[in-house]
Amino acid sequence: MSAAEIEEQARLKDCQERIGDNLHEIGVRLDAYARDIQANKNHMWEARRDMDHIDKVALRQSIEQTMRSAEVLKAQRHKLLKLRNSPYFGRFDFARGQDGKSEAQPIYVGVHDFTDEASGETLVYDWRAPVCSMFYDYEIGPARYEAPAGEVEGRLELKRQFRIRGGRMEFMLESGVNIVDDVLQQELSRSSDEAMKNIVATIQRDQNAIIRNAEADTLIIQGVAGSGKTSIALHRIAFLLYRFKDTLNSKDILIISPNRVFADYIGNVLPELGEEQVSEIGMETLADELLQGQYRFQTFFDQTSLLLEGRDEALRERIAAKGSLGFLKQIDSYVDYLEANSFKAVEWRPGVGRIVPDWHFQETWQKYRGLPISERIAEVVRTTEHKVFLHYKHELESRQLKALREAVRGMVQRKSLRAAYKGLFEWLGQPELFKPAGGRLEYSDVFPLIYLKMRLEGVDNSRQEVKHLLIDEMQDYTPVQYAVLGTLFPCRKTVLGDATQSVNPYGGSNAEQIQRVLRASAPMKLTKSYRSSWEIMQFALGISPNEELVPIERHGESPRVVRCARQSEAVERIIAEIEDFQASSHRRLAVIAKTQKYAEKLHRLLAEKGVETRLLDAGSGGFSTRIIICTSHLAKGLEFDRVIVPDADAHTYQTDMDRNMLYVACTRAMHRLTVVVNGEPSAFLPASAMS
Ligand SMILES: Nc1ncnc2c1ncn2[C@@H]1O[C@H](COP(=O)(O)OP(=O)(O)OP(=O)(O)O)[C@@H](O)[C@H]1O
Repeated sequence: MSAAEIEEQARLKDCQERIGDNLHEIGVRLDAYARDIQANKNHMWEARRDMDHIDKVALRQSIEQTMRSAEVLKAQRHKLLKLRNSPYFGRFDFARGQDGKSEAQPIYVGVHDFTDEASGETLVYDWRAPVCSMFYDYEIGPARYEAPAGEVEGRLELKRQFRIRGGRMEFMLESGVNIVDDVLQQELSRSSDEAMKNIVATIQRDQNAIIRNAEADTLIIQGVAGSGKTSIALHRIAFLLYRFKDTLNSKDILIISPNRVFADYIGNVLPELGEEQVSEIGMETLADELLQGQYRFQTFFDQTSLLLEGRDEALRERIAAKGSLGFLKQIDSYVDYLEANSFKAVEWRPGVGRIVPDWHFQETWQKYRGLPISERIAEVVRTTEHKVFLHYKHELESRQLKALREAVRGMVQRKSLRAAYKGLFEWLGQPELFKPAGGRLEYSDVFPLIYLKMRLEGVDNSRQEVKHLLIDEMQDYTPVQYAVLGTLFPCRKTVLGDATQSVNPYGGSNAEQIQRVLRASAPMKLTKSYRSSWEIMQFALGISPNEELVPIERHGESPRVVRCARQSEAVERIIAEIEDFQASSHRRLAVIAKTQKYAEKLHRLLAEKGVETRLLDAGSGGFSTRIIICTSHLAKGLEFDRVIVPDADAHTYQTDMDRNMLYVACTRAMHRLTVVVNGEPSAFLPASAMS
């Protein structure tokens, strides 16, 4: 063991002993609280007849106060128990001052901070503390960080990394030049987990800049597949909760997530980082809330399935027309048109010699623009009643009020929301763009309808309290959806995605469009891809080239393209691959098909051969099985040790949207990718892999 290792082992032991002492102290205090609570309860029971109401309330409050204090201590104990297993993962020694001549102070970085109660000494710093940004940003040499009181300059004298698990130091690395590379390589070589993990020990410099950006009102992260966008966005939430702890808590944050499988997958990261889980909601649920359950509509999953399973040109055109930035402007112009024609004011006479002029009605109507019609009418009636009283000193009788209400209603020219929405397409001269089927709206109509409702009537928004909104898979939402989200959530936002993984290519948004609608600053880019091995990423780049993407240099097996002449042969090859997986140390395998129909068929065919797999569909809410079958759409955002693409033939993968799906499927694989082709291979498969 080197001198440095001996020193660090001793430091670890000391730290753990002090954590142990603090845990003991907490235990003693918790016992005292428990005795206190029990004694007060006993007293309350025994003296219940002699106590008056005020005494009882005071005693109850005292018990509640003690219980709250005990809860705080329990949370601290939970934190310390975690820390005892793994107190920190890094150390750097920082000498303040430009000359770097002051004595360097060691800073140990962990998931939580730990200050020893007895000595008051901070033995571990929370990774989110301002000083710890240097751990991610610098190697040995000049360094600086932004402290609350201003910038601090100095020098990093030493930097070490540790892996401490179950209280034992598994390794220690002296990092000289290479920023956390060895540890990162090890992390990325691991087997996939059921849930997304925290990456605090190996956050990279460009990622750190995004996580710690506290200034941006709306931050757009545009990152290639596997670049850590989702991880980084969640770490950013943890950072903001720490940085703004007095004004922001977990209940103030909302995640718009693409589906429940994904929500379940990411659900662990914040609790791992010591924060409470935050709420999430899907776009369909939000739409249903905003439309108060009054409309039936197709889901996004249905829309994607229709696009992938059929070749309905008219459907694509309808989606494309409603997915453009121009459409948002068209709705705005239509609202102006409706407004201009929504009210035909006429004068009204509340008795002989009294006149309320038409312009009063016109002005008042304009003033209450944006309210639901019934409220707007009520406001005009109320204002008119007041005006009559002021002008003529005349209080309207209930008979007159009724007549006034009728008169105002008669002036309103407005149609129902449904009729107004249908009228939009007639006004545009394109009635064919509105095509509800069986009383169900198409998905592409849902948010334009909501936007129209917002503009004409306003919507009930029970989510005004949200202080930070996180939107993942940003490329799949239309400009109209962003306009709705922007109005509903006038708070800070983190928006992230990747254009090459769109499942809504006819109606999605790129970063520039989102930037315009949400008035955000330029997107921050992540171009390094961490998930897949270098070989898998080269294969994926052959499907969808991207000059910006830099694959991590982690090598593994080359992806295999298995060519078959018949369906039965393809099934046999898939079974062989599944058996190979079962005999391996890998934990999770996904068979990722293009369409739900084919995923279902394959699931059946495998079951007939006695191979158990779990089929995911739009209603799935997570999974813990080792082998799953799903579509690319559902696999988005997830990762697996091994992926089998079972249907990579020319007939299945033809369009640009198909290309995106194939790219998404392949980039889910961390270590091994097998592509099965039955018949003619898809032209998207890289030529080099076909030889
Ligand atoms: N700095 C890092 N240290 C360790 N692992 C990392 C780092 N950055 C990313 N990863 C890993 O890379 C994988 C991909 O991360 P994540 O899912 O957040 O990426 P993404 O950009 O959202 O991917 P996609 O868009 O393809 O779904 C995860 O396993 C994540 O833990």
